[in-house]
Amino acid sequence: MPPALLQVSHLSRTFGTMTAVDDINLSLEPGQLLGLLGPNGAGKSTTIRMLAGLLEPSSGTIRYQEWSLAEHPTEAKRLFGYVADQPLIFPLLTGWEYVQFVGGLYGFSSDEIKRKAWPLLERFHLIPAIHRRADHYSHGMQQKLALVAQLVHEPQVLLADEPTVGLDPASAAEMSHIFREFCQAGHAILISTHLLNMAQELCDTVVILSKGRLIAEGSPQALVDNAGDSLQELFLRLTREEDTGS
Ligand SMILES: Nc1ncnc2c1ncn2[C@@H]1O[C@H](COP(=O)(O)OP(=O)(O)OP(=O)(O)O)[C@@H](O)[C@H]1O
Repeated sequence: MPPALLQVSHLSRTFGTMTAVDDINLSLEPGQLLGLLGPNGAGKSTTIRMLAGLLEPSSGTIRYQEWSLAEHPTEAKRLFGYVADQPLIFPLLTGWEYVQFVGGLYGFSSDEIKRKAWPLLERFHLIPAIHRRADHYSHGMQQKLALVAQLVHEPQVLLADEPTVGLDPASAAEMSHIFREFCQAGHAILISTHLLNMAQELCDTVVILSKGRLIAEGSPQALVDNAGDSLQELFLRLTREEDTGS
């Protein structure tokens, strides 16, 4: 069997005496769209930052296909794209220069970048602004630009931290379509979100974190069927139980 696109084993991260992520196991297969849910401070961003190689784990391993992120960072980093919750945009570049810059880092020619990026920019209605400085974009426009730039190299795995925050409803719907198409093409996506309805509709698998620990995992439908609750009720009940220790 080919290795999972992403395999996370016993991942933990402490900050001083506080454990932000506590012994998490995850895997992503081709076509899978996984939603990371959890209340504020549950450890979602810390997990994603470790998966993106921006934060070193205290323990555990992260593998992209056959490549360990710790041991073969260059090979592993070629296989994923990362969209941060605060878009990572270079302020003095125009939107188009930014997309070209990121695509160029992965070795694509200007023509290839245009062929891959332009249709996505059109779908997000970014073409009229594409030659304006990206730091003059709204938050939502920056978020869409950051996503397009990360899709140019067609990563095996896309990591996106709260990708729909700040997007208008039409853009959020378009992003969901793009995510679905990307997964249908055999890639995988891990997103964090507070939008339980969106997670229920969009994700094949959801993982609920609380206080750094994985407290539930499964398809949204299976979780709901087993619990006899809506995803929202289940989420509230499980995270409340964690808070009260019951
Ligand atoms: N650099 C850091 N130094 C110290 N503590 C940190 C650091 N980064 C995160 N934490 C702590 O780790 C815990 C998890 O934070 P994290 O940002 O991963 O949560 P989250 O689930 O993404 O929350 P939110 O939904 O509010 O974005 C929190 O208690 C946070 O204060």
